Amino acid sequence: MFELRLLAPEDRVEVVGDALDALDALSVSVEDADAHTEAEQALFGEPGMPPPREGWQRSRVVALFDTRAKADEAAALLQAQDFFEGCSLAGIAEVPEQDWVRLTQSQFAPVEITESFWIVPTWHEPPAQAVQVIRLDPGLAFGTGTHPTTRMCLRWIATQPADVLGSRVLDYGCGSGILAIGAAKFGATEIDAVDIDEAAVESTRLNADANAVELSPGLPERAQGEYDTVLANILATPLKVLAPLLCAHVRPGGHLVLAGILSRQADELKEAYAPWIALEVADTEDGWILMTGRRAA
Ligand SMILES: C[S@@+](CC[C@H](N)C(=O)[O-])C[C@H]1O[C@@H](n2cnc3c(N)ncnc32)[C@H](O)[C@@H]1O
Repeated sequence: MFELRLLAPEDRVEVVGDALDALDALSVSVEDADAHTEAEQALFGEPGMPPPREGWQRSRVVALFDTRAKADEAAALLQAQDFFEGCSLAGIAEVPEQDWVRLTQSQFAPVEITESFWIVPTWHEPPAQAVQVIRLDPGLAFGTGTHPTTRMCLRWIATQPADVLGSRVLDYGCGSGILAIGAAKFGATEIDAVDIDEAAVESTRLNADANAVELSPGLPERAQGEYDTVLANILATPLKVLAPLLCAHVRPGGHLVLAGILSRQADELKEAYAPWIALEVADTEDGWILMTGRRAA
């Protein structure tokens, strides 16, 4: 394989990408050419908010070709086009052969939640000290245990007395289903796991089967009635909008566990939930916090 590398300003990326597709590139990837420099500009916004810009000011475009001749030809043809003005050729290089499966797998090691509770990909053996294990491979849905927000929720689940987690649990925004599976491993027996993303619902179903636990995955309408514990690892903005709905699902005396919140957002979350549940910061990791609260009995 051969990589053709180009630099393109924001307004040329699309046309250059389309041209590379038309020139038989096997793949085209676009990255921020200023990443990890002073000139880097964040492009993401919270859900429901527009991104600050449509694209990076300078992009690194990398196209993969199966022969050197095709990469050379594509470079020559692109450089002859009017739309290439402002773009530049950064080089053509052979891509060394890699065992991509092994490389990807090597990036996902077992994740420790507590000394005896681990998330373990299927290509690893569980560590000797693991008493409880969730088997989970990276897939289409968020939640492999590598993110601090997921880890804090799981740590909360694993360290509560059984009567706190309870038997009826709702995982709202279930992604891979990892929190729902964790709840099942720690004694919950009636678990609804819901998400707005159909792929997450399917992923939860498959991961529940792989872990031999029973869950009811579905779209948000599946959440019905009151639960002993409601878990929601989303982001601050949707969590604020969802406050009345999530609190209504917590039974009197039950617990609410929220993640996806940055430390500086603690006060806004407390305020949004104050009419129903008094939230406190229960855990913190890498600038993220876990907020929990109990509905009055
Ligand atoms: C950060 S992931 C959390 C996944 C998993 N629960 C975990 O802890 O790792 C957030 C999930 O919430 C879902 N989500 C976002 N907004 C939602 C909403 N309003 N209602 C239900 N699910 C939502 C997303 O599709 C995504 O799968």
